[in-house]
Amino acid sequence: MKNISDLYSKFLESSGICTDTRKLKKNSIYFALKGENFDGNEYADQALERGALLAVVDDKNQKDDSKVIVEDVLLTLQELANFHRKQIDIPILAITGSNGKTTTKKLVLEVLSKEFKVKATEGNLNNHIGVPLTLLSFTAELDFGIVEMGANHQKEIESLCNIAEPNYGYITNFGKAHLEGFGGIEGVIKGKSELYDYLIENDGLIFFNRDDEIQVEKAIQHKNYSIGEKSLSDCQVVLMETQPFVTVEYSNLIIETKLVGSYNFKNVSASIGIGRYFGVDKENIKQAIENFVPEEMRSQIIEKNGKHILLDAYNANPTSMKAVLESFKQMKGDHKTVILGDMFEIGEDSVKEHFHILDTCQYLGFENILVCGERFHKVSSEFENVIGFKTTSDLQKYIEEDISRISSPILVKGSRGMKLESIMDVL
Ligand SMILES: CC(=O)N[C@H]1[C@@H](OP(=O)(O)OP(=O)(O)OC[C@H]2O[C@@H](n3ccc(=O)[nH]c3=O)[C@H](O)[C@@H]2O)O[C@H](CO)[C@@H](O)[C@@H]1O[C@H](C)C(=O)N[C@@H](C)C(=O)N[C@H](CCC(=O)N[C@@H](CCC[C@@H](N)C(=O)O)C(=O)O)C(=O)O
Ligand SMILES: Nc1ncnc2c1ncn2[C@@H]1O[C@H](COP(=O)(O)OP(=O)(O)OP(=O)(O)O)[C@@H](O)[C@H]1O
Ligand SMILES: C[C@@H](N)C(=O)N[C@H](C)C(=O)O
Repeated sequence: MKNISDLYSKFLESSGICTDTRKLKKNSIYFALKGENFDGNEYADQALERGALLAVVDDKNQKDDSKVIVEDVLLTLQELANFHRKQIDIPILAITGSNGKTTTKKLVLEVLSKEFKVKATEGNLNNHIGVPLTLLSFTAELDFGIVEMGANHQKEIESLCNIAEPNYGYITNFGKAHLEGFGGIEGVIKGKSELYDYLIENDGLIFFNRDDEIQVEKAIQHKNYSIGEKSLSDCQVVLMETQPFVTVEYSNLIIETKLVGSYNFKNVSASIGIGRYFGVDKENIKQAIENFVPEEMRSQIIEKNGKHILLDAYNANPTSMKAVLESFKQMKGDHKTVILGDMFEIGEDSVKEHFHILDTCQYLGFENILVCGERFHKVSSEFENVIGFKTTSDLQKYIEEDISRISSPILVKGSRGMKLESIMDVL
């Protein structure tokens, strides 16, 4: 096979892409990626035995008619994805930002799907491997493709844009997430704005939040469509209520969501604005948003043993922690319990940021605060009403000993690595 177009011909004959022999679909093309534990090259034979059409490897010693030897398997996957993107030539909307990418993507998908054929990134497949896989799952029959883009360092969004070549883009926010790799909040703004840079250079359209001054400054001079509470916005959406769920008003239409937290207002507004820009009927937008229920530990409301739990344990960083604490404060209930786990990838300000979160808990007047993880544990002793544990399982044991220590409603939030959802077993 000489070049990417030859490989592409094979892709068109195949049943899709596979990167894991344990989940191999017959007639797919196996890409032998390298991971932390294994070298995918070692599974190429197994892939072919199990019915793969072809294996793409970068181990030069593997000579076989059913194998394509390339310089770098990952790079080839990305090149194939970009080649495919060019062939299908559908409008692509990219969504990035520090918080709310997945929620916004899902809302936009629901809204656009009311009137168009749309596909979006599945789950959280948003990185240098996930974005190519997402693109390769799109077809020319689609009216739109939605690509979520995640990053934890500079130039990553630029690289994902070069692969996906989006025509439209939306940045949810610039927040204090992945500070370690981005080099502080200025680094986050620069890194996420690589999406704007791409759109500006390629005559794309920027959807932006009219209430965010940084976004206004960066987008206003370019091809754009603005969304926000301000009357100047191309699409004006007003926050009416946050209790128990976010309710908004758009063009005399009241939309009652099943989402908690005022932070979700922005995510909902974006889906309304993007829907309206593409001409989706207002009633259809309302229906799509009102039917959307959050899942996978992203601000889920769960009732268990008579307790009301706000399970927000999918991830955490200073911006989303603060936003959720403020929303939890607004929730009904006199004896709330706050259960927090460490925030990862914060970098040099980690101690300060963990301290600041506990300080915010004091300021908001929470009395029953339990925290776990090395970082929170270190600063917990400086606060009278905070009990700190080194690990999630230590905290779990403490709760198990006497469940009456936990009054409802309960907030549970921490970084993915803390696996705070396991606390649910003892609540
Ligand atoms: C390469 C790969 O697919 N890795 C996945 C694998 O991880 P691991 O390192 O353990 O790989 P292995 O060493 O086990 O195996 C190597 C390859 O061999 C295959 N293989 C192995 C055994 C076998 O019997 N047969 C085989 O074929 C194997 O399938 C490998 O291909 O397994 C992990 C657990 O399931 C996966 O987590 C891992 O996936 C990696 C991390 C990945 O990047 N997956 C993408 C598809 C993806 O999009 N994943 C997202 C995570 C996105 C994310 O975190 N985004 C961040 C921002 C992005 C930061 C970016 N710089 C980054 O670092 O990613 C965000 O904040 O949103 C997801 O899964 O949710
Ligand atoms: N607009 C927002 N502003 C601040 N925090 C938010 C916002 N939207 C969601 N969050 C918080 O972020 C959590 C994760 O939401 P979501 O998965 O949509 O974000 P994400 O950016 O896709 O994260 P990841 O990249 O890790 O998948 C939510 O449970 C909530 O706590
Ligand atoms: C889950 C992953 N995409 C992420 O957001 N990680 C941060 C550091 C977290 O787990 O909170």
